[in-house]
Amino acid sequence: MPYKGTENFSHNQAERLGVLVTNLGTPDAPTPSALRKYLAEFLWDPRVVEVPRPLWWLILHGVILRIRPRRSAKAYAGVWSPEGSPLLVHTAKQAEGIREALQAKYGSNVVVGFAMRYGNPSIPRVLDEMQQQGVTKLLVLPLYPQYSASTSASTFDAISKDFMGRRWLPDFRFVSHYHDFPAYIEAMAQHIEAHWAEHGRKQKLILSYHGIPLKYLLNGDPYHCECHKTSRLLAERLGLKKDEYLTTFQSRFGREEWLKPYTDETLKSLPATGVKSIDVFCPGFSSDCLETVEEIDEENREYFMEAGGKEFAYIPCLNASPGHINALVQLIEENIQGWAVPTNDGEQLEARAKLAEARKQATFPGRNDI
Ligand SMILES: C=CC1=C(C)c2cc3[nH]c(cc4nc(cc5[nH]c(cc1n2)c(C)c5CCC(=O)O)C(CCC(=O)O)=C4C)c(C)c3C=C
Ligand SMILES: [Fe+2]
Ligand SMILES: [Fe+2]
Repeated sequence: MPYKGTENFSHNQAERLGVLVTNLGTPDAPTPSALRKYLAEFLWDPRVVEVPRPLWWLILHGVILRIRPRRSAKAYAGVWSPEGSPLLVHTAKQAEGIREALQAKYGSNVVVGFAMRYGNPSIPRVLDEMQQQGVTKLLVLPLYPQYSASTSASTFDAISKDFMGRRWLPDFRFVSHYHDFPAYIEAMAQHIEAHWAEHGRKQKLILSYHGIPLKYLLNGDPYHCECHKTSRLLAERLGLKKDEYLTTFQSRFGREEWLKPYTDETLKSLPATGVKSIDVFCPGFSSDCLETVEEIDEENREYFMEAGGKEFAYIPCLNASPGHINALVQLIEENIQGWAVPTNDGEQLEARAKLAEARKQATFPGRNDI
């Protein structure tokens, strides 16, 4: 098998440091056919659904992909904006914010791109673009603060699968989690305080995270512990007592047991215990998406109000807010320590060009610019 190379490489070209931010991915359009394509890729990932492949193929193609795309397309249509899916729009803005901040500090030899684990822009496509731009040092930052095999490790799989087909690998670093990174906790705390200053504080703060099957926790996935640690650090920073906040898990998929307490069941039961007003925030989602806008702010709001709740305030995700960008930039800087950003300034490039010219007569075919 021929490996993907860098045939047009020249020793005169700028060497760059690349930062690739990734997120889960989203369908290309809120239509059943786009949903079928997206879900077929997503739900076939063995990191996401750990069921023996032949059995899962039958269930996925025989049942799920016949029913779910239509239902999910309706839900996506309800959150779709003129610019596209919220997850894609926020992730693009985050990458832009990070790029601006890093280039202002380190110059144009820092390249910042974003890619999606499923769907577009795909990881292989963006890695190709980065290699063409001369990226020789690469930091990958999946925007999943809490590690889970179903998300962080799955992203690592996609990167390694791409690397397996590449001839020239970059120096490589990977941020597998940042659930307790001080700047991330601080960004969330300030964001929640700003919300309280404007809208007032409710009786309880619900911190709702995407769930995973309970079986994954029992098999050693640290996700559950990292969610609880994020909640504890955030609550400590906000000065909340133990009974002033709750950690819950949302977005169940399939029939097996998932991490508990479930967000929907909790919200349905809270009013009967005297908790009639709540703030809800989702620390594990770096961007608002279907799971927050539709599932939390619409569906779960309804459950709570129908059960006798009086006030439900949804606090948006950090998205591309300056506080979030600042925290992510700090996280990136912590992870590129020791990697000098190449300074291919005019003088250096000129010197290299002269050197290349002088060596043009070298006998080695092809690359005479060493
Ligand atoms: C933030 C972390 C996430 C974890 C952990 C996670 C695990 C996980 N998810 C599914 C199944 C689905 N998730 C879906 C949407 C979705 N999931 C996350 C994040 C995590 N998932 C996000 C950000 C989104 C929203 C994407 C968007 O386009 O807005 C969906 C698709 C939605 C639908 O069709 O209803 C499914 C399905 C599993 C099985 C799982 C762990 C095993
Ligand atoms: Fe999910
Ligand atoms: Fe735990």
